[in-house]
Amino acid sequence: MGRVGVLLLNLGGPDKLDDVGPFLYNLFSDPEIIRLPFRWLQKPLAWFIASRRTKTSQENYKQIGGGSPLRQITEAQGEALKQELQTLGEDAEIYVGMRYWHPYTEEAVASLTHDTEIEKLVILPLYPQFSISTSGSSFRLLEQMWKTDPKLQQIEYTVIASWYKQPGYLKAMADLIAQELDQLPNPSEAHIFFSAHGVPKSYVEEAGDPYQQEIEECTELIMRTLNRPNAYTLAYQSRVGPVEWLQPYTEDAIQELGAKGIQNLVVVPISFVSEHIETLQEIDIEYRELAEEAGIHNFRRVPALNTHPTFIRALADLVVNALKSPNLDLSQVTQMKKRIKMYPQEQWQWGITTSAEVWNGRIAMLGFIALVVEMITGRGLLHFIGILQ
Ligand SMILES: C=CC1=C(C)c2cc3[nH]c(cc4nc(cc5[nH]c(cc1n2)c(C)c5CCC(=O)O)C(CCC(=O)O)=C4C)c(C)c3C=C
Ligand SMILES: [Fe+2]
Repeated sequence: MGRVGVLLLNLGGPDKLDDVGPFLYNLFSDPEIIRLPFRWLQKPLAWFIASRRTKTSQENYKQIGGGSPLRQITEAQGEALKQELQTLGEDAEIYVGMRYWHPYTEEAVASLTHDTEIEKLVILPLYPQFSISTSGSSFRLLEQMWKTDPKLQQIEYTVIASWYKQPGYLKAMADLIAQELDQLPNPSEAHIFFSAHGVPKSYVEEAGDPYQQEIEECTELIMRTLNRPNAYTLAYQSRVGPVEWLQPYTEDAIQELGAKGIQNLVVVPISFVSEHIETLQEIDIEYRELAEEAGIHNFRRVPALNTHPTFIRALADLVVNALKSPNLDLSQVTQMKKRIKMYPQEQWQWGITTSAEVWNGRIAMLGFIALVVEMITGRGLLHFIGILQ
């Protein structure tokens, strides 16, 4: 009798400071993270942005002990899930596949194809809400691997696309929030501040990413499960680069709440289930400082779920239900999740049209990037691409 495999998908993070540069290069090389009109520009631009960001990012990782805790926490979640599944009568092998650092998705898939007794695989992203830039990127990678590897094609699999409505997950989140509120002298007066990871606005408005809608619905469901009278706000953190991201930005919303006289703030990270740099450094250090400057004296942060037992049980229930339900394949999920919209630039029309505007804008952007690269490095873009020596 074959066994069940569970492939946990996650983003990955640098284990030590020397890993930061190559990790950032991997991240920015992903067309689901930086969307460019020309594929050939992806790698040189990834190298350029990663090189520029490495120092600042290393400084941030230094503040949380010199590396990301993500690998260790994800492996602990996998171990706890294996045990929970065992108590539910399911003997499963757990694999961890990270998108941008070790253990890479490719490594996880290689080891699951070696374990010939795996009869059915459940693909479970550790992101409660779907985004093109997170689960979507991992699904796309797996889809390519499945298309090209006959050995993989023999493995029956199903995908869990997103799971922010799962009652156990909502209960675990509500319990953690309640615990934090109850540390305050007047719990009902505290303002609950949901801080979701941001994405560029164009992902939602042009590419049809359901992320914002799923985040908003998730926030409402958590508040309903919490069943407390507290006021709450949803804002988006971790913006990178010059383009507009989902608003309001966390830093602006904190300042506004401070200006309104809010004294007690309970911050809830909701896009992610493990502690990582954006909870430990960005929220705990940067936003805390900002809040204090804005007059918010009681700043508390709800811990990430990590191996919270109710959460692990929720993951186990997701796996068991997926095994009982009809299989969902990777291309079905991508189609289902994206309200497929044709990019204006992919639908060429002559004249003063949106597509012409998009292309003019992109060409101007390229010219600008080339100018900035040359001003900073003293070498033209063609050197970096390898056309000029
Ligand atoms: C530039 C675009 C980025 C998008 C879009 C993005 C979306 C996104 N990311 C997470 C979760 C994580 N991000 C992490 C690190 C990280 N992400 C970006 C950029 C984008 N993320 C960068 C540049 C980095 C590196 C850190 C830094 O330099 O700021 C991580 C890893 C954290 C760790 O502990 O190492 C996670 C997790 C989500 C959920 C998301 C969209 C929904
Ligand atoms: Fe990120």
